[in-house]
Amino acid sequence: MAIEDGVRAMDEGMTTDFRGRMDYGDYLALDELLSAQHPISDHHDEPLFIIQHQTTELWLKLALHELRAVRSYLEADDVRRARKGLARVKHVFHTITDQWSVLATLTPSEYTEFRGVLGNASGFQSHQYRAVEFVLGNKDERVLRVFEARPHAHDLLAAELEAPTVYDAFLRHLARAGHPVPEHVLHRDVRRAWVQEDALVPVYKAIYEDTAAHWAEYATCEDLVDLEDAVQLWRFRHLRTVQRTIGFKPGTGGSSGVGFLRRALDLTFFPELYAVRTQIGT
Ligand code: HEM
Ligand SMILES: N[C@@H](CC(=O)c1ccccc1NC=O)C(=O)O
Repeated sequence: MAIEDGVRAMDEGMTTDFRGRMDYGDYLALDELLSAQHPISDHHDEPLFIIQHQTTELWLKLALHELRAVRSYLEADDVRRARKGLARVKHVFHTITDQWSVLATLTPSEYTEFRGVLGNASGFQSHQYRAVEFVLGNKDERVLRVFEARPHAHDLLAAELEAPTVYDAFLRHLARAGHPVPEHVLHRDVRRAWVQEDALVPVYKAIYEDTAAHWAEYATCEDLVDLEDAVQLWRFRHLRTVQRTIGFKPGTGGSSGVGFLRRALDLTFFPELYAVRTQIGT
């Protein structure tokens, strides 16, 4: 009988003696992880606020790890592994986007009861979020100032500022595969934010108009669009959650709040991959 007195039977071989043996908690450093929540107020909802941020930061850590791998795979012309990584990061973003619904249960009245303890802390100071933006092409040297008091975060971002983006790596891969990517694009200053290169639109048009001949490139382009879409959806849910929680108050980080976040929705990582859509079939 599988259930006896309402209790599931244990299987004979199950390990129960963990003296001198690694268990679940050891492997996952659970003592550390679960003792890293330090509410400052005694408000019931502060643990929600902390855990929502910490879980997002964990997923961002994975996203960054995977995006760096995607860049290396593209540098090695290993498109299959690059595509797998892009898909994984897309799903990470879908997960952290869905997760906004948990924080959306925090009402404005509840949040104002402990917002004061946050001081000037703000998600704007998330170095992992900024690193993800950098690796996708939204570079901005000025934001490094925010991290001067945090050498580790500062160094990580400074290194990412100097590195080619995933898009740079993709374009170099396209050039090696024989696509006519202009030289100046391949040798651009990678420290700068990406700005639309109209000369790339015909390169993509050729790929999109003969998908059979360029299937791997075509599918990778679509993976990039999927990823941009997923990041935009995260930004949008953040904006909507902020709006329903603090309305149009300025942010703790000193910005105008919703207005500042709305400007992020106009940022695009891969503008030519959208521009080409207007040209297809014309
Ligand atoms: C009620 C919850 C939240 C509110 C009211 C809020 C509010 C804001 C505001 C107003 C800003 C603009 C900067 C500032 O002046 O502070 C901002 C930026 C930011 N927040 Fe939040 N936020 C919330 C939750 C979160 C969560 C859960 C995360 C996840 C890590 C997050 C990540 C970020 C990031 C990465 C930025 C920088 C965005 C950019 O540079 O475009 N926020 N937030
Ligand atoms: N910027 C938020 C505060 C906030 O959300 C926050 C504060 C401390 C640590 C992370 C935060 N999350 C995102 O901005 C606000 O203005 O209420």
